[in-house]
Amino acid sequence: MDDDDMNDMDDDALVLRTEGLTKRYGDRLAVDGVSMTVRRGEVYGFLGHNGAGKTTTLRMVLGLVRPTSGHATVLGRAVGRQDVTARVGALVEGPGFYPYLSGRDNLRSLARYQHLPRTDVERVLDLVDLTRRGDDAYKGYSLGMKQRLGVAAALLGDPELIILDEPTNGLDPAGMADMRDLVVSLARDGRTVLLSSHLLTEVQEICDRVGVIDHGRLLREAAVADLRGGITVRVRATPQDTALAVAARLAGPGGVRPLPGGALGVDLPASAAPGLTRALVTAGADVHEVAPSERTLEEVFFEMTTTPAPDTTTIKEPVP
Ligand SMILES: Nc1ncnc2c1ncn2[C@@H]1O[C@H](COP(=O)(O)OP(=O)(O)OP(=O)(O)O)[C@@H](O)[C@H]1O
Repeated sequence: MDDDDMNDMDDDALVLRTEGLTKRYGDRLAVDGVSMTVRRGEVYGFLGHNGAGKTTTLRMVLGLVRPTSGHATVLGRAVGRQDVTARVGALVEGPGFYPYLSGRDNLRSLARYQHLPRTDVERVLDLVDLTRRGDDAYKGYSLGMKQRLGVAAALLGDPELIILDEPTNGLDPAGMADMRDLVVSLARDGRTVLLSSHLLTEVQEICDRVGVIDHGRLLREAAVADLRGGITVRVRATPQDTALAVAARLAGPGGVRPLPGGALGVDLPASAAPGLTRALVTAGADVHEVAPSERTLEEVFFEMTTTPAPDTTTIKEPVP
């Protein structure tokens, strides 16, 4: 399905929809007009550099932070309502557990608070593969086990939407792999997972769709395959104005950028290169080069986003 079709999607198929979600801290715009949609049953990867605005967005979606403007609808209802909160599980801050209690007892105290039966604790321990270590004190857990216990806590009450903020942060490769398997198994059982990450391979492996956020703005929302599946065509044609106009018509203004040597990089669906050549010729341009190449998610991501500017404070004026 094309991105634009999503606006027409039945709201039942959407677990989350935000419109113009914005958060300002003083003069810092942490989140700037984010409109995103998460569909039922998918693993959605919220991708962005550190400080891009992922956590703030998730906190607004959970009703933990009040938006400056815009709004979010979760499971068809406004954020913050008790009946919605009970259907959403989240691991956003580092999990807060009693260090000297066992994993099982920590979950039991959370379950009691939520009026859930003890059987639910056993269910979630099993889901995160901690049943055997459930009676060990939390403080003795590895980082990966602590993180999995955090996911278990988020799964209490069997929520429909699970929100995980950087769930593999700080984990070793084995812990990361366990967490990825866990996320995939949650989705396989029909749950919807929204996770944030700055790890491209992770997102590429386990997510169905991605939202890319940079400096608080959602740059793109698309299926991982669609983001990667396109090609970049290197085009050299004259007059350059004509080439630019044709390329922008086919790829949209955001899909064209200048490359060294007077060439253009044009982002297109994989089958569109011949159409570009035809359109250039039809427009009267002389075509010198049309060279398509496939892109990785990593390339796409770094093309779309801007890394923080290098620190220039160490550059000194030359001494006369
Ligand atoms: N309570 C706050 N007060 C002031 N500024 C904040 C606050 N919370 C976040 N910010 C700022 O908002 C911007 C976005 O932060 P946010 O934590 O949402 O980004 P992020 O993408 O989750 O990054 P990270 O992965 O590093 O947490 C950052 O510049 C951050 O410094």
